[in-house]
Amino acid sequence: MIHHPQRFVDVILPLPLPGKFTYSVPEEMNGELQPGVRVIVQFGKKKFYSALIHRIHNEEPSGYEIKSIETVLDKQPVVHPELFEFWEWIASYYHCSLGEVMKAALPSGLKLESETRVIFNPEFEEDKNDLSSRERLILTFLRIRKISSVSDLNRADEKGNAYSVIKSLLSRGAISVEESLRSGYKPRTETFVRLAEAYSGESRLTELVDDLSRAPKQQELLMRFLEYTRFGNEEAIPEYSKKRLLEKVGTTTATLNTLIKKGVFELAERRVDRLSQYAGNIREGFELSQAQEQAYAEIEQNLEEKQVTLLHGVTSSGKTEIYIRLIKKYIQENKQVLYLLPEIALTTQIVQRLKQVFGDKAGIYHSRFNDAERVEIWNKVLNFDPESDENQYQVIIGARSSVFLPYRFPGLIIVDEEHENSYKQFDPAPRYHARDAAIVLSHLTGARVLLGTATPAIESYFNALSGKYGLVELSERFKQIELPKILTADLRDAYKRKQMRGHFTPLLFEEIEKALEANEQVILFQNRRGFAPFIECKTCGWVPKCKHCDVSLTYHKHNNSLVCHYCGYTIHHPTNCQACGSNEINTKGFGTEKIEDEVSLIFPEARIARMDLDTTRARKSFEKIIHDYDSGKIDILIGTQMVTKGLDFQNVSVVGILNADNLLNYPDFRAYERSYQLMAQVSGRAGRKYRQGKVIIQTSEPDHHIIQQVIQNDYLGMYKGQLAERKHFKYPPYYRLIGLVLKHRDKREVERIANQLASMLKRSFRSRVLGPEDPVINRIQNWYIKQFWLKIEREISIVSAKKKLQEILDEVKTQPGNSGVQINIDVDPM
Ligand SMILES: Nc1ncnc2c1ncn2[C@@H]1O[C@H](COP(=O)(O)OP(=O)(O)OP(=O)(O)O)[C@@H](O)[C@H]1O
Ligand SMILES: [Zn+2]
Repeated sequence: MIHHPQRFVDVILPLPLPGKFTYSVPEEMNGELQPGVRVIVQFGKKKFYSALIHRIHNEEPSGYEIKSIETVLDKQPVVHPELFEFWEWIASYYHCSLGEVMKAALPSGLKLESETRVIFNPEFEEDKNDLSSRERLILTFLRIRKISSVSDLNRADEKGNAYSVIKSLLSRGAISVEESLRSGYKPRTETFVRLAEAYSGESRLTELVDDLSRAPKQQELLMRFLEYTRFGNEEAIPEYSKKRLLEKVGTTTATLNTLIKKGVFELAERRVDRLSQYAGNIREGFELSQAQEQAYAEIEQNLEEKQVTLLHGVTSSGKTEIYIRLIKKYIQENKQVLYLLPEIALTTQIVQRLKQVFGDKAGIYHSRFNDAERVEIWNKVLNFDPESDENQYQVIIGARSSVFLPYRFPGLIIVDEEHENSYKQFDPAPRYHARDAAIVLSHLTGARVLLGTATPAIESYFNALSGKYGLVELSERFKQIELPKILTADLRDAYKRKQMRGHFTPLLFEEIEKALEANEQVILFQNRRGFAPFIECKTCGWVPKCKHCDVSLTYHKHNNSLVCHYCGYTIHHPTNCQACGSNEINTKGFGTEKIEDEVSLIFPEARIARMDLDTTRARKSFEKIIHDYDSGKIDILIGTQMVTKGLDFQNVSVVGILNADNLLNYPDFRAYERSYQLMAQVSGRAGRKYRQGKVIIQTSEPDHHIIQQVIQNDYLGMYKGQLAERKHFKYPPYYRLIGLVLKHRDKREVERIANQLASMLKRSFRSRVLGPEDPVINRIQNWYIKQFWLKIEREISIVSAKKKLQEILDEVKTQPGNSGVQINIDVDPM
C-alpha cells in the first residue's frame, strides 16, 4: 500500500474566535487543496461552515481529536493566498479575529453558514436532465418551502451535507442566499441550444438535413443554427441562445421542441453576465487646464518617490479629471485601479463620469448591489488577466469594503474625499479605516495611493507636511472661478428682532428668492433628518423617549410618528402628554423634513426635493434625486451631510447652512475639524460652472474662529489651531487612541465592571487611561454603555500595548459574575 503523508489544513472560520483551526485532509482530497480554497468543515456539535484554507502542512496537532474536512467547494482559490498577509494585518492592527476579517471581506454569496438562509428562485427554468438526483431533491424541498436554512437542507440531503449541492444550484441561478432577498435578487440565466452528441458529426447531419426536407420549418431552424454557430468552421461555437435563435429564424418554440424530442437538439441553462453593460458614448478625458497639468505632473513625480501622495485641491478644482488621467496611465500599464468613495450618494455622479471615459472597464462595488452581482465582480477582479484583451474590470469604483477585493495587479488606489469618517467601519469588527487599510495594502502589493480632498484630515495633512506623504496643492478652481462668497447670518439677532420666517433669517430668505428668480438652484443643509429631534409638553416639559435607548424620539411628520434613530423603535405621535394629560405638545429643534415643510410654505412655487436617509432607502433613489436636480427639475435641494460633498452641479448659486451651532457644539475632539470640513465642502457645491456662488451660514456665533476660517478659506489656519489643541490634549496625530466600549444588560453591573476595569487599566497604563465615561447615548437597545479611551504615545509599541490590553480584558471577562459584559476594542476611533 502506498503511504500518503497525512496532511492537515489550517482554516479560517467566519467566527469572532482567535486562532486558526486545524482539520485533517481525507486521502481522496489529497492534491485537490490549495490555500484560498473554500472547504466545508464541522465546528461545534452541529454547525457547518464554509471555511478558507489558510495553510496546508504535515504538523499533527496534539491534545484534541481532529476532525476532517467534509467537502471541498472550489477548484481554484477564491482569495489569493498573498492577500492573507493583508487580512492578518487588519486582524492584528484592529484587534479582531481573522474570521471577522473574512466575514467583512467576502461577499455573502461566498460564505455559506449553517444559519444562512437559502431561497428558491421561482423564475428558474428547470431542466431535469441537467440536475443530479441530490440537486433535484434539494430543489424540490426548497420549492415547497420557498426558504430554508442551510442546516435544514443538510438534514434533507441524503448525505447529510448539502453544501456542494447548494453551491452548484447557486451557480445555476436556481437558488439564492439570504442577502439577495432584500435587494430583490433576480438571477439571470439564459437557455442555450446545442446539438445532441449523436448529431455532432458531419455525415449524420447531412443525412438529417435530407430527412427533414418534408418538415421545412425544422429544416430551416437546423440550417440556420448551423450557420449561426459556424458549424465546421474553426471559430465554431458549440451553442446558441434559444431566445435569439427563435427570434432570428422567426419560428416557434414548438418547432424547436420537436427537434429536441427527435434528439437533435438539447437545451442547457447558462448563467449570463448580470452586470449591466455601458451603452453610452466613450469620450476622451478633458484636456487639463494649466493648473491641472501642473498638479498632474507633480502627482506623477510624487507617486514615483512616495508610497502615498495627498492631493489638496480646493472644491471644484477639477480633481476628478486629474484622477481620470492617472487611471488611464495605469490602465495602459495593465494595472488594476481602485477608486474608493466614502458614500454611495457620491457614486452616481462619479460612476457616470468614469463610465464615460472607461466604459465597461469600470465596475462598481457597493452594498446596494445584490449578492450575485457582488460575487461576479469579485470573480472578475480575481481573474483579471493583464495579458488578455477581453473586456475586464480594470477600474473598480467602490465603497469601503472594496478594499478587500482580490486584486492581483493593483497599480493605484485613489481615496477620494479621504477626510470622510464614513471610511471607518464602526460596527461590527473589523473596525477598520478603509483609507488606512488601502495604504497598508499598497505597501504589501507595491501599488501607490493617492489621497484627494479639498479638506484633508488633520492626520493626513500632518503626514504630508512631515514628508511621510507627498503633497500636491491645487488652489484654483477650474476656469478660475472664484470660491464662493460666504456670509454669516446672525440667528440670535434675527430671533431677537423677530425677523425669522420659520428657520430662515432675512438674509438667507432673500438670497434664495433671488436665486429662484434668476432660475438658479439652491442647496440647503441641515445635519438632522426627521421633522423635529424631539417633542415636549408645553405644560410639564415631558419628552417622549425610546423604550430601549437613552434618547428622545425624533418626530417624523409624514407618518405622524416618533422614531428612535438608534434602534428604529416607533410609536404614534401622542395626542396628550403622558405625564400631565395636557394636549399642548410642541416640537423642538428641526430636521430636514421640517425645512422641507417650511420651504414649501415660504416658496410655494419652488420645486423641492429632500435627500436624507429617509428618502434614499430604495436602490435607485439617489440616482433619481441627483438626476432630477441636475436636469433642472428641482430648484431647492434639502439634505443632510449627503448633499455636502463631491456632488457636481452646474447651476447652484446659493448654499444655505441652516444651523452651524449644532455642528460646532458637538462633544468630540474632532468637532471643529469636522465642522470646518462640512461647511467648506457644502459651500463648495455653489458656483461651480459659471460664476461665483454665495453661501449663507446661519449661526448665533458669527465670530467663531472656525466659521471665520471657513469664510477665508483658511485651511492652514484651522489645521494649525487644531494641531496645537491635539498636542496639548494628547490626541492624534500625536497620540494613538484606542477606544473601549463596555455593554451590559444591567446598568449597575456595567458600572461595577467598568470601575473594576478602570483600576486594572490604570495600574498598567496610568494616566493614559480616560474613563469610564458615559457616551453621548448611554443606553442603546437596552444595552447600558460605558467607554474608555487609551491615549498611547507614538513612541510606544502599539502591539505590546494591545497585548497588555487584551490580557487585562481577558482577566476582567473571566472574573466571577462578569460573563454578561461585552467589550469592544476600537483602534483609531473616529
Ligand atoms: N479640464 C477640464 N475640462 C473641462 N471641464 C473640467 C475640467 N476639469 C474640471 N472640469 C469640470 O469642472 C467641474 C469641477 O471639477 P471636479 O468635479 O473634478 O472638481 P473636484 O476638484 O473633484 O471638486 P470637489 O472636491 O468639490 O468634488 C466638473 O464639472 C468638471 O467636469
Ligand atoms: Zn431606541
